[in-house]
Amino acid sequence: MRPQILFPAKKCTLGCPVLDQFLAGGVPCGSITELSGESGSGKTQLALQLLLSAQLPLSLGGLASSSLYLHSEPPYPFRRFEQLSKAFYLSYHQVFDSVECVCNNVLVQELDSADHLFDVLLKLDSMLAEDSRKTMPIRLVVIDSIAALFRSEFENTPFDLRRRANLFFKISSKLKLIAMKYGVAVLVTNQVVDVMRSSGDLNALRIGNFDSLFSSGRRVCPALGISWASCVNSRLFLSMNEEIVGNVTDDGDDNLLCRRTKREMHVVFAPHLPSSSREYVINREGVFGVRGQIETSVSGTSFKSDTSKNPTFLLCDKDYSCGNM
Ligand SMILES: Nc1ncnc2c1ncn2[C@@H]1O[C@H](COP(=O)(O)OP(=O)(O)OP(=O)(O)O)[C@@H](O)[C@H]1O
Repeated sequence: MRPQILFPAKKCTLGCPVLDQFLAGGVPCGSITELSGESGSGKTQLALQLLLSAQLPLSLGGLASSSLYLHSEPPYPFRRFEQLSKAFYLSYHQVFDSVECVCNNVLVQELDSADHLFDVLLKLDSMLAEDSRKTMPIRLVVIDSIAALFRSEFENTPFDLRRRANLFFKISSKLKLIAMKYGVAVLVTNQVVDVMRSSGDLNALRIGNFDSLFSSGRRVCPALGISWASCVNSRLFLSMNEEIVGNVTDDGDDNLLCRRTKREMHVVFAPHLPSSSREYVINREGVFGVRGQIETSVSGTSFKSDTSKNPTFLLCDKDYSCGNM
């Protein structure tokens, strides 16, 4: 039997070289990537940016494709999408005819329930079979957010938890099948829940690279528990933590301390990525990684690499100075 040669999966750029380098090229095709974080951490903003970036030609790190945005929390963030589309078009006006063309390549579908999502995926499967002949087939699917679909529909009883887990597996199997069959990148956003201190809290179980995840000073973990965690191939976590960056005055008054929100993306688990973290900022043009050191941890030992020394990052001429958003 011939040895099977495995090629690295094609990736979709996030529209920022710093974040792309952090994710070894972007969001991989053929698998499910989860982006979890508390409200306001930038999940939707990053998802919208990815929907636009997928349209870029392969030579610019895109998938030369249309993308599908399935959103479960109305209203659709139309104004933000419009703002990002304009900024995207300005950056790539030599590639696209107009900002309308850019917007038209993003298909949007609202979801009512988890069952509705499954129905949409069934239709998507047959649609993609025909789609492959088109010039801009769908190669990116974003679900924003998965937790919202399961939040109200299920009680905390053993029967409902089993029913919920079955639905997770049904949905994730279909998503993986679509991802592998058509080379689609799937990004699913997820919310976080607080981890209670009681010893019986299953949410406190360690999954992936970190003993604990913290955001806004709280210990949190991605929603939907261990059964959903086993349905995704990669998990990224977005944290927001306040840090003191200096004193406005020297009189020691705590209220006069200068603070900022430090946002970081962490690799919780991913078959192709080491445990690492990267700071990012959000502005009206999108989400951008901050140049500087990437902290990578291998078998408990931390290594630091300086991205500012990499010539690739000179392409990134946006202002990455940090500040309060
Ligand atoms: N134009 C902008 N300029 C600066 N910051 C912005 C801009 N648009 C959004 N943000 C920042 O992004 C954050 C909102 O991000 P986003 O809605 O993507 O978060 P989310 O994680 O999806 O939240 P939720 O779970 O509530 O949907 C805001 O807190 C704001 O700080």
